[in-house]
Parts: sequence; C-alpha cells; structure tokens
Amino acid sequence: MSAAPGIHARLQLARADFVLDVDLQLPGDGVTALFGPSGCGKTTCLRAIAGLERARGAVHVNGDVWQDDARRTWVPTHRRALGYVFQEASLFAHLTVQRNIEYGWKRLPAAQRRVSLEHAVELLGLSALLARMPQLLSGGERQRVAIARALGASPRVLLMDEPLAALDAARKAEVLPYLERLQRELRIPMLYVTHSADEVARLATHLVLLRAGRVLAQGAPAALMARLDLPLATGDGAAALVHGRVQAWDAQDHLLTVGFAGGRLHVTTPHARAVGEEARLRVLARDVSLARSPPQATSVLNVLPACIVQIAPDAPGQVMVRLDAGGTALMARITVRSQRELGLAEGETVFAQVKGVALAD
Ligand SMILES: Nc1ncnc2c1ncn2[C@@H]1O[C@H](COP(=O)(O)OP(=O)(O)OP(=O)(O)O)[C@@H](O)[C@H]1O
Repeated sequence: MSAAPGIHARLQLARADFVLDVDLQLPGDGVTALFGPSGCGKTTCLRAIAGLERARGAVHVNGDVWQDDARRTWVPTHRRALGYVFQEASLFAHLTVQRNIEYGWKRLPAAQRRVSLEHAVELLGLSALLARMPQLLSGGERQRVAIARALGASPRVLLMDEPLAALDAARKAEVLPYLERLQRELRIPMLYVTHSADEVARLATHLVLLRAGRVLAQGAPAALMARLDLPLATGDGAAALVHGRVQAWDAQDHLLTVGFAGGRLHVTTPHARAVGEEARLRVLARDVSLARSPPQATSVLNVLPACIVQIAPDAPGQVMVRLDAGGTALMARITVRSQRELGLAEGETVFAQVKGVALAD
C-alpha cells in the first residue's frame, strides 16, 4: 500500500460466524459514509482502523502508517491521531463540559495541537455550557461535547459510529449542522457509520456499501443511490441526489430555484439561500410520477423531460424507473399497471413530475 494521501485500510478478521474482508481506498478528505445492514461489519471496520480490534492487514491515513503487517508495524490506539465518537456520548460524569473537552487536548504535546480548544468550543456552539456537568445536558448537547472532545486530540481522522442514532429527530436536526460546519471549516476526514439514508444524502461525499463483511460497492453517493442493483435504490427511502447551484430565491413564495445539469428544480424552504451557492437536493423516487406528454394546468411546479435508462422490479406491483435528465440521475417509483398502460420502456422519453423535493444540505 502507498503512503500517498488518502485513507487505505486492508482489513481481514474472522470471528465464529463473521468474516471481515475489505480493501478500502478512501479519499483523504470529506465524509465517507459506511452504510449497510445490521451486522455487516461497519463498527468492526472502524474499530480495526482505530486499532481497538486486531485485524490482519494495513491501515494508512494520509501518509501515517498505523498498521502494516508486511512491515510488522502496529501503532497502539493511543498513539493514533484519531477522534472516536460513539452512538452514546461517553463523557466523564464527574468532569464539567470544559474538563471533558480538555481531556485529550491536555495529553497532547503542544507541538501536535492543530485544533485549539476555543475553536472546538466555538464550532460546536458550547461556550454557554462549559461549566455544566454532563448529567444536565440534553442528548444532542452531550453528543456535541463528545465531538468537541474528539477534536481536542487534533485527529487526522474522525471515526463516527452512528453519532446521531440515539437522538430523536429534533436533536438530530440540531446536531447535523454542526457536523457540516466541522467538515467545512476543519477539513478533517470523517468515516461515518450510519443506517440512515437521510444522513448519507446530507453529509456523505463518498459512500461505501458493506454487506456481510465485504464491500458491495463504493463511490460517489449520487451515483450509488441511483443504481437499481444496489439496496439503497429499493423501497420507500429510495431517492436521487441532485447537485446544483441556487439560481434564485423568491422571498414572497419561499421558493428556491436550483439549477443543475439537466434543468432546474424549485424547492420550498423557510430560509433564504444565496444565489450561486451549492445546493444538494433529495428527490424521493415515490415523489416522482411520469407522463407521456407535458402535463397541462398542474399544481406540480417541477416537470423535467427525461429519458428512461432502466426499469427494475421493486415491491410487488411496483417498478423502479431510473431516468436521465440531461446527465442527472432521477428515479421514479411507479405501479406496474401505470408502466403497462403508458407502455413505458427503456430508451423512451418521458416527462418526470417531481411532486416533492427537499434540500439535503
Ligand atoms: N465482540 C464481538 N465478539 C464476537 N462477535 C462480534 C463482536 N462484535 C461484533 N460481533 C459480530 O461481528 C459482526 C459484525 O458486527 P458489527 O458490530 O461490526 O456490525 P455493524 O454493521 O456495525 O452492525 P450494527 O449496525 O448493528 O451496529 C456481527 O455478526 C456481530 O454479531
């Protein structure tokens, strides 16, 4: 394996009824989501990268060699510059928020400190909570403290194991913007384990799909989400991810217009966004219907001409249709009857009516 930038992890490990065998070549920045069903080995991967689990193989992180069996190199976990955030924030109950955050930072030689405590506190919005004891924090606040504490160790990578899974929807919505901000401002690569397609759509810049201890597929989230042969593109949560830029904001109607290769989509949102800003949109396959001719006098604002690329069976009575709208993938989940009655087949042009679209970022 090379010492080049990027995260390379070749890991092999056998348990009684589970084998992990992966060769991960991940970007050295951004958020890599590890996604897959329960028991597929996501946590085991993170733990092996951290050195908490002894797998055979090698782990290189942006030039640092943490493990390389061929060279008999093994760096113990406490010497790996990493931050680990668990599902449940495991804060020290007898220490204030401030002391919790200082914990890793104080143990680090000054020359190795790349993230200041003030910056970590500011990034996670914790300045008003520094004197509190952990028992008096909400779940979302606790998780923000855990993340700030992980940053105190000036990590070369942040390993996040379902950091939002224990939180309710409101708390998730509270913590997510902090994760995005962290990513934008500190640019520390994150390996992010999740079960949630929402979190993948919102955060991930690279996606690894795991199944039964192996890599099923990896690549750009938008590309993998629209692959009908992969599990993300089945069922109710199947969605396309559309990358574009804000073209206009109509304050009166709270309507944002986002342009992308293939057209533009209007999305209602309470908050203004600046023209020119990047935007990610999530379009659920169940919110897209298809018509043979341009619909007239419809309440649907978004109608895009598109070409049918592929039709695959979905739930009983349903098919998933992959569309190409000028180079951007969309998906529509329609009934088998509609497909038959409209005579829809691969290679044909249709009009996609997008009934719902949401900002994913
Ligand atoms: N300490 C352990 N001892 C033995 N088997 C384990 C241990 N930890 C996990 N396993 C098994 O290893 C496999 C992979 O577990 P892992 O926790 O990595 O999966 P996961 O994808 O993270 O699952 P989840 O999404 O449920 O957290 C599972 O079959 C699990 O039962």
